Amino acid sequence: MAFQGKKLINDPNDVVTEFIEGLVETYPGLQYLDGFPEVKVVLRADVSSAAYDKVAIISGGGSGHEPAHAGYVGEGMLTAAICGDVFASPPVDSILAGIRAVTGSMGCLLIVKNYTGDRLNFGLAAEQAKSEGYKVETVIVGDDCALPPPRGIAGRRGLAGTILVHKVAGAAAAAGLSLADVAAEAKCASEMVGTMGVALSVCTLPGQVTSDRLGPGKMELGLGIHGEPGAAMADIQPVDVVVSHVLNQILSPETNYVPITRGNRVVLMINGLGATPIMELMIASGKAVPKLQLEHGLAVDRVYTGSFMTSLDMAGFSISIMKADETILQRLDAATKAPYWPVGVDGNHPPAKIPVPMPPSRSTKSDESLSLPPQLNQQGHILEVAIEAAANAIINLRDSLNEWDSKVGDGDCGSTMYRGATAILEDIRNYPLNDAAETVNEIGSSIRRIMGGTSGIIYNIFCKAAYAQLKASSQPVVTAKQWAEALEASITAISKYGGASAGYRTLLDALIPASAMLQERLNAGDDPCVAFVLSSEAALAGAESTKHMQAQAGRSTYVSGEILASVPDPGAMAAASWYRAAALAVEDKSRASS
Ligand SMILES: Nc1ncnc2c1ncn2[C@@H]1O[C@H](COP(=O)(O)OP(=O)(O)OP(=O)(O)O)[C@@H](O)[C@H]1O
Repeated sequence: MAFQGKKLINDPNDVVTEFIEGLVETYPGLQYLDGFPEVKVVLRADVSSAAYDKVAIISGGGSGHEPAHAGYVGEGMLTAAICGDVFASPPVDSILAGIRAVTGSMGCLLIVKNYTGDRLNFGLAAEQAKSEGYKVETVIVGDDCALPPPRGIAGRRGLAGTILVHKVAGAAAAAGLSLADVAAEAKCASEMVGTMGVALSVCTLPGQVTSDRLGPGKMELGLGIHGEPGAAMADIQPVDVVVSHVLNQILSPETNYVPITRGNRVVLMINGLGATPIMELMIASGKAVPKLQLEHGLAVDRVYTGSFMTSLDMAGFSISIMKADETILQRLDAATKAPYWPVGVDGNHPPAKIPVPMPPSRSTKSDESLSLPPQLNQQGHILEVAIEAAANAIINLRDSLNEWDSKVGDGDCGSTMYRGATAILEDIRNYPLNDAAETVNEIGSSIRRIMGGTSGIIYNIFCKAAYAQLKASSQPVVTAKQWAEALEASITAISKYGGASAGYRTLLDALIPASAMLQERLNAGDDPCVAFVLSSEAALAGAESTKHMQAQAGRSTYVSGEILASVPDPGAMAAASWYRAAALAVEDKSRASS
C-alpha cells in the first residue's frame, strides 16, 4: 500500500537550500554562493578563484544523495559542489557559477556521474567556461556493474565509486599536479572501480508518497541511486549471500567491468543508501573482506564503511571495489578537511584481534577446588537440582519477561536473563557443587561473563555478597539459617549499590518479602524445605504486587502509571520465578531422598 512518507522538513521545495544552510552552519570551512534558489553551490571558504593556485575539483549532481556531494567539499577533496534539486541535474548557470567561483590559473576538473542530464549540463557549462578562458577537463564516472553492457547510448550509471574518484582527484590536486595529470589520475581511478547496490526499501521523495513497488520480504538487486527499479527483485537473503552475489557480479569475468584479477590489491567501500544502520553496514564489511581475500584471491588494502552516497531514505547498501596501487592508496590516505570523508581508515591493519587481557593476579584457588567433584554429596545434589530448576524457569519465562519489559523498559529483560540461565546450565558441569560458597561464586562468574544490562550487574552483586557471607562460615555444608543470611546480605548489597529499597518496583520487591518470610519461618522452627517454599510464595506475591507500584528505579521511571499498572516488574517476576522453581525442586529432592 502506498503511503505518505514521514519527513521532518518544511516546504518540500526548500529541502536543498535548507540542507545547504544547515551544512555551512555546521562546518566553518564551507560557504555557499548567494544565489538561492537557482544557484546552489557549496564551496571551500578558503578558496577564491583569482588567487587559487591548485587545480579546482568540482562535482555535483542531483541532491538527495547526502552527504554527496557537498559533504566532500574541503581541502584535499572537492573545491566546490554544485547541488541540483532532488534527483535533478543542476542547471548550466549554477555549474558555471561554481566554476567561476573557484577556478584559478591551474584550471578545474569536473567529475560527473554518468547520467544524461548531468553529462549535458556539466558538458555545456564546461564549453561555456572554456570560451570564457578557463582551463577545464571533465571525467565521467560510470561504475555500475549491475547490468550487462547497455544497448543504447546511456552507458553505465555513476554510483558510490564516484566518491573514491573525488578523493583521488582531490589529493592529486592538493599535491600540486597539473590539470592534465589530475584528470589522468581521476580517469584512471574511474576505470578501476565497480559498484553494485541492493535495496530493501524504496526511497521517498520529499512531499511525495512512498511507492509500494517492493513488497515485504523482497529486495531489489542492482539499482541506481534515484529510486529507479533495480535489475532484479528477489526474496530477502542473509547478508552473507547478498554480499557474495554482489561481489561476484562486480568481479564477473563475463562483463569484465573492472580490470581486477586474482592477486590484485583492492579497496572496498560499503555504502549505506540512507536508512541502513551502521551495524548492518559493518556486518557487510566484515563479511566482504574475507570473501574478497579467500574466494577472489584479492588483498584488501582499505575498507570504507558508512553512508557516502545515499538515495534519500532508502534501506540497503552498495558495494564498490576499486583496484588499488601505491599511487591510489597514497591519494586515498592523503589528509583532507572534507567533513564526510571517513577518518581513521588509512594505513595498514594490525592483526584484527588480540587476546582479552587477564587480571594481573590469577586466582590462587586450585583447579580441583573449582571443578565438579567426582562424587556429589547430599548438598551437592540439592544444589544441582535447585540451580537447574531455577535456570530452566528463566529459560521458559524469556518471552513473557521480554513482553513485560517491552511495556515498561527496553524489551530485553527476558533475553538478558535467558543468556545468564543458559550459561549457568552449560557451566554447571564445572561448578564445585559440594562447596556451596564456591558454587555461588562460580554462578557469579558465569553471569559476569555473559549477562549485560541492569540485571547482569545486579545478579553479579547478588552472588558476590552471598559468596562473602557464605564464605565467612568456613563450612562447606551450609545450614538453612546461613542461606537466609546470605540472601539478606545480597539484598543489602543490591540496595546499597543500586539505591533501591522496598516499593521501588524492582526485583527487590520479590527478594525482600522472600527473605523476611524465610527468616520468620526458620525462627519459628519450620522445616527448612517448608520455610523455603513459603518464602518463594512470598516472593511471587511480592513480584505480582509491583503492578500497583510507581517505579522509582530503572527505565520504568520514565513510563506512565497507567502502563505500569498493566504489567508486573519483569525483574521482580524473574527473581520470584527462579527462586520459586529452586524451592520446589529442593522440596521434591528432599522428599525423594527421605
Ligand atoms: N536500582 C535497581 N536496583 C535493583 N533492581 C533494579 C534497579 N533498576 C532496575 N532494576 C531491575 O532490573 C530490571 C531490568 O533489567 P534489564 O536487564 O532488563 O535492564 P534494562 O532496564 O534493560 O537496562 P540495560 O540497558 O542496562 O539493559 C528491572 O525490571 C528491575 O527489576
